[in-house]
Amino acid sequence: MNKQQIITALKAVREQKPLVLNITNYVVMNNSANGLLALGASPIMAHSQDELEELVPLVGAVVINIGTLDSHWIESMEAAVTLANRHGKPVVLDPVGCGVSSLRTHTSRRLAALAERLIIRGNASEIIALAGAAANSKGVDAMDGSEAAVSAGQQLVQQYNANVVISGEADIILGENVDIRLTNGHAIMPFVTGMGCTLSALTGAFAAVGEMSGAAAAAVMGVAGEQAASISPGPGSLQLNLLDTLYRLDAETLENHLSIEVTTA
Ligand SMILES: Nc1ncnc2c1ncn2[C@@H]1O[C@H](COP(=O)(O)OP(=O)(O)OP(=O)(O)O)[C@@H](O)[C@H]1O
Ligand SMILES: Cc1ncsc1CCO
Ligand SMILES: [Mg+2]
Repeated sequence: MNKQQIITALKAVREQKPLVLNITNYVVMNNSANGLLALGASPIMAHSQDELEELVPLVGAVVINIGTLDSHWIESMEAAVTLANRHGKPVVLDPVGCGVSSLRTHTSRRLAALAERLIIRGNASEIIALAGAAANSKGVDAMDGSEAAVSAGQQLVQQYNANVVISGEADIILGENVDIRLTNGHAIMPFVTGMGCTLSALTGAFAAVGEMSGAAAAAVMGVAGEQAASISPGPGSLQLNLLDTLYRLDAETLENHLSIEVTTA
C-alpha cells in the first residue's frame, strides 16, 4: 500500500459509497456514523439479531466494536461475524478495553478467531492484551506506545490470519509481508472520545472497497486529524472540524501531507 494506492482507495470509497454495518458502542455511535458519512460512505448502526440475517448480505463490511458490550450484544456480534463469513464480507474488530476485564479479553479473542476476512484495529495496550501479554491501559485509553505493541501485533497477524492496525502517535500497520508506519495525526486527538472507534469505522469503509491492509483509513484519519487540529483550539472544535476535514480531504492534500514509510518483508 503506497501513497498512490491510498489516494485511489479514497476515490473508490467516494464513488461506491459502501454501506457499512456497525455494531458499536453507545459512546461513539454518532461520531462513527458522522465520520463514515463525511468520508463518503454510508453507515448503518444495528445490533438486533432479528435483522442481521437480512442486513449482512447488503453491506460491504461489518465493524464490530466491543466498547460497551454485554452478554446480549455478544450474541449479536458473533451472529454478525458468522453471517459475514457466510457472505464473504470483511470484518473489522475494535477490541476496546481489551485486557481491562476478562469479558473484554475473552470476547475479543473469540470474535477474532471466528472472523475469516479480518482487520484488527486497536490502540497499543489493546493489541498487547489481545496477544496475551501484560499491557498498561487505563480503561479504554492506551498507556503503551505503538512500537511496544509491534511483536504482539505480529503474533496476531499469524494467529488470526488478519491485518493489524496499531494506532497512536505512530500508526503501525502489520500484515503477512508488510509493515507500514504512518506518522500523521496530532497529540490532541486522544482528548476526543472515539477517534479510534471512528478510525475502525473508516477501516470498514475501505475494506468494503477491497482495501484490506487497514493503511488507507489510518492515512486518511491521520491527515484529516492533523488538519483539523491545526484549526482547533481544543477538543470540542476538533471533533467538529474533523468531520469537515474528512469531507474536504483531497488527493493533493494526501499527496503533500501523508507521512508513510513502507517496509516489505
Ligand atoms: N499522540 C498522538 N499523535 C498523533 N496522533 C495520534 C496520537 N494519539 C492518537 N492519535 C491518532 O488518533 C486516532 C485514534 O487513535 P487512538 O490510538 O487514540 O485510538 P483509541 O485509543 O482506540 O481511541 P478511542 O478508544 O477513544 O476511540 C488515530 O488516527 C491516531 O493516529
Ligand atoms: C469511553 C468509552 N468507554 C467505553 S467505549 C468508549 C469510547 C472510546 O473507546
Ligand atoms: Mg479504542
